[in-house]
Amino acid sequence: MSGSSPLTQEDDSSAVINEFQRLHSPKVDYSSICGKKVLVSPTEVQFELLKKRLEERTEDCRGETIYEIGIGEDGSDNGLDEDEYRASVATLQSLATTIDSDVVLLRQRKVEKGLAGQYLIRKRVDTSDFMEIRVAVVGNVDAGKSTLLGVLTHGELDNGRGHARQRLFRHKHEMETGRTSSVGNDILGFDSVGNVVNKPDHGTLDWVKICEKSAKVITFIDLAGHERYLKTTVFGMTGHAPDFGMLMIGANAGIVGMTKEHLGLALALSVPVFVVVTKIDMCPPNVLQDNLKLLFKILKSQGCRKVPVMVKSPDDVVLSATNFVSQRLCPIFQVSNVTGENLELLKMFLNLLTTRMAGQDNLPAEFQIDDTYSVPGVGTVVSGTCLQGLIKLNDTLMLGPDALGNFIPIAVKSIHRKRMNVKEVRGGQTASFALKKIKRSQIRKGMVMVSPELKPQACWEFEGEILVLHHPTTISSRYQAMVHCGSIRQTASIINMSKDCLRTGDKAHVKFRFIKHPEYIRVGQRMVFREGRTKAVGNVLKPITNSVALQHRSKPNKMQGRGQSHSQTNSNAEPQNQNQNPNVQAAILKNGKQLQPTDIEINEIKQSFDGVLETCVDKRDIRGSKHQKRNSSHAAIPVSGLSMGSPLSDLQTQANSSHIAVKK
Ligand SMILES: Nc1nc2c(ncn2[C@@H]2O[C@H](COP(=O)(O)OP(=O)(O)OP(=O)(O)O)[C@@H](O)[C@H]2O)c(=O)[nH]1
Repeated sequence: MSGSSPLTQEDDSSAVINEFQRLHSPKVDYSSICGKKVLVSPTEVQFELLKKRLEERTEDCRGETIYEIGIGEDGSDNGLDEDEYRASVATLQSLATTIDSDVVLLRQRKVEKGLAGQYLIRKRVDTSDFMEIRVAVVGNVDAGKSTLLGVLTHGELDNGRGHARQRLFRHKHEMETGRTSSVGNDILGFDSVGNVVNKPDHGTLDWVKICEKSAKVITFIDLAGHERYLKTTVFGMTGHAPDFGMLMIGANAGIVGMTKEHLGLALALSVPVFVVVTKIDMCPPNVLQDNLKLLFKILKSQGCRKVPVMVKSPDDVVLSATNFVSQRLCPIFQVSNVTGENLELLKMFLNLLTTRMAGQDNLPAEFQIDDTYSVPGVGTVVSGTCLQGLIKLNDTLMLGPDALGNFIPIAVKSIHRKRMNVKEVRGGQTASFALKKIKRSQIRKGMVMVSPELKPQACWEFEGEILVLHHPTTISSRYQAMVHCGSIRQTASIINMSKDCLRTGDKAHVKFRFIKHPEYIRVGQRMVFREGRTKAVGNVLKPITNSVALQHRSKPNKMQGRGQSHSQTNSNAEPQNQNQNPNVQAAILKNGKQLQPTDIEINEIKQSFDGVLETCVDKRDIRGSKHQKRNSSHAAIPVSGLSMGSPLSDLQTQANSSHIAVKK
């Protein structure tokens, strides 16, 4: 029995009852179970407290935790003699059984005063739920990314000539060239004792079987290494919300091509990175050493400020996995996909990774859409990541923003996780939803589905703080580039900034405006602003939600027509918002489809379009879409989802007569 415990075996049952009641009070006092010997022979009360503590810890970490035996909570007085250690392990095992979990020894070592050990406690498999960890796989072309994933998920070694990667390619041209061009996905399941669930012959259809038998599923996001597909790779890193990044480096090629670019991207997005050096079977030792030296140098440099750790043994794996969340640690593995060397260490490490998004179930739900599908017999399906909260079957969420910045309520009719039918999805998990009464064309990547509690608002403009990583000359106002922020991928232009111009290495406070449609963004979101080799990274400081007004493009808004009666229009919209402006609406509807506004009405329109026309740097914003160009004499600019029947030239003339500078 632990000497530190104030309670003894003689305590009567009323004390036990009091203690149980205390357990249900909001704050439980765990001081009596802090000592290193508490597991040796706990009292009934201590056992209950230990059970409660273990339950809390496993719930916090989505079904698993690592327990230290022989170390007190303060960490000072450590080590147990052999008998005490054995008794402690037995107690841990019975504790785990009571909460329906398994215990696995990770690491046992001799310390100052005897033995200490780390044990993994993981909930037994629940066929309808599993912990999900997303790992983005990045690295230069031919680093062996697809091959490693093929080897890990199918359990068969590669032949060095592209055998293993064949199962991962999604397109014919990928099979032919051997180059990944899209965002690929594959899963690796671990059961409650850490064994790999995948079988060599599993195909994508067997995902359900893998998920049913797994307590933890690693989703690999296989990204393209070629510079040509950088936009897709950046989207994979931002839109798929990875928990971790796996940077792959070919041992013989070293840090070449896009390696640094991908590492920089992971750092910019605050995604913890571990490195896997492949092809060690075919690399001369001196070349490997030189490349590793350079890798260490880069990781330790001012820009990265990482602590590289070479993982060579199971102990290293446990140490690096348990300290990995710090983001500063960068474990490095050296593997061969052909001989299988060190692949077991990598699997063990993957088995110990924990999600970075746990414990946010009580927040209002937020789901970001990264893809849309039209499934025969099912209808429109959206896939994406639940960023926070809990989404259950039949919940109503607000879907949007559409081209006008509106959100419409939509019910979740079915939920799939990794093709498995489930009843709920929580923060940190990817899922797909079947949606009713909505066409695929009405939904785009970058839209969100959020809880009505959040009262979502879209914005055309936002303020952000950026750091320019590279630009050949200078960036000034009106500069346009692609903003990647979550699953948003849209060109935005700089309206103004805190400096006259920005050069490589400069930091500034910048106001952006989206070019095509409003978006839903949140304070603190990480963003990447890039165009070709120009790159800036930063944070969203403030979405400007009242600028939603009227900057819509020329495509009529399909969602508006259908969902208008339900749609929640931006409550902060400016008064001149044409949606609500009776003069403008009267002008639109006058003479049926013809626009024949009076002078007052022209002024109203002028006011409304002022912002758009003055700041518009993209000629297409004025001239309209391709469709309009083809039918330029009948081009129409939609207002609040209704098309003004006026020829564009008419509107331009009217605008000119109202002294608005129209760019042609
Ligand atoms: N000898 C040896 N060959 C390997 C190893 N890993 C991968 N390869 C080979 O390297 C080549 C390139 O591998 P891929 O997996 O296509 O590389 P990738 O990084 O996915 O390339 P992209 O998809 O274009 O970005 C293939 O022919 C593999 O068979 C390894 O550990 N040892």
